[in-house]
Amino acid sequence: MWRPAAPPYTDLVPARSPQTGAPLITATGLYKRYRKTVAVDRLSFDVRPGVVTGFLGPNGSGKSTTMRLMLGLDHGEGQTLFDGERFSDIRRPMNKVGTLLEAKPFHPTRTARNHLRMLASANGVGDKRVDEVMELVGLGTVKRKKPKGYSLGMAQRLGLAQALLGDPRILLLDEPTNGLDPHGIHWMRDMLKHLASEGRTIFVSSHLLSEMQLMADELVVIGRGTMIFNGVVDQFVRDFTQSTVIVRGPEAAGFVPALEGAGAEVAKGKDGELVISGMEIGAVGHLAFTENVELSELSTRSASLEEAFMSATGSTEEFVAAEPPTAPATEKADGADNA
Ligand SMILES: Nc1ncnc2c1ncn2[C@@H]1O[C@H](COP(=O)(O)OP(=O)(O)OP(=O)(O)O)[C@@H](O)[C@H]1O
Repeated sequence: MWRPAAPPYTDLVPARSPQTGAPLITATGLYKRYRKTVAVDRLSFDVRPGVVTGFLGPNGSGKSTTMRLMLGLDHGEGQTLFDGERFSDIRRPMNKVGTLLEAKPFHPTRTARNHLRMLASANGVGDKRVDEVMELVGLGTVKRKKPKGYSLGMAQRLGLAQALLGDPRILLLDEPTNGLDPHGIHWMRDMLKHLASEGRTIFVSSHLLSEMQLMADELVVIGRGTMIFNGVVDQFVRDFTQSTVIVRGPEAAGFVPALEGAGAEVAKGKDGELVISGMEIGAVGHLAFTENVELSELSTRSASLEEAFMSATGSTEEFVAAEPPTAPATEKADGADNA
């Protein structure tokens, strides 16, 4: 039975010191129009080595088009340099930039191993490396099977193996977690972090925001083809959300007028907690002291990447579904709102 490889990974992809300085991606003025639709609107960004950079955006926001533009697979405007070179000018692209743009672009009748061997030989890569990458992605035991019998998750692993064939310093991956089960997503996350820790430059798109929060160090966030944010994940969360102060205690409900009198906004949370915005934690603590209010908890709660993403891209979403029908409000959740 096929079983994915478990970490820790043997270091089959050794880090090499780059010849021409650290590889990185520099995209400038990327622009693409399909008739009336501007799919990518003058996007410029840099992707640094040694970290995983997540490429986020709602459905239809232009992520796949951007990646195709970066590789010169779509006609459009702008320029992308991979360690100083356009993709089309790189003599052996597989050795410099590994790509995974769609799952299952594999030969229908060849075995997975032979599919990779064919690509490898065309790029001066030996069979030993083919076997190494198949082991690395956990397909060692099924490498002699035809990819058409692979699940989508296994096909994604084969796609990653293909991207790694030439031991590239740069990886460009479009939704590589698509089709993976939770174990596979966890595996992919560890793998990409491991590859980044070797100093590689990893640019990966995903709509799985919670995964991105665990996987990415930096983000490029777009909406309707335009740049919304380019920077570190924590900064994105800080810029697009408000962190709140949480208060609990036997007299919490009686503390509300004092908080509101001091200009804070107060909402009642679960189990009688107060969720306070517009006031720093230190000021809340000081007010509790001066008002003689006993507290059992005083803490801050940061928003998730998901909340930041919704806040940042909400108005740029291309496909907005109707609200799902709500169940008749017959009862309150147990213990809710009873402070
Ligand atoms: N071949 C095409 N012809 C016409 N319009 C296109 C074509 N490809 C993409 N588009 C449009 O360009 C915009 C960006 O599409 P794109 O597939 O790049 O977005 P995406 O962010 O990758 O979406 P998803 O997350 O759903 O894969 C969308 O409005 C889409 O409808």
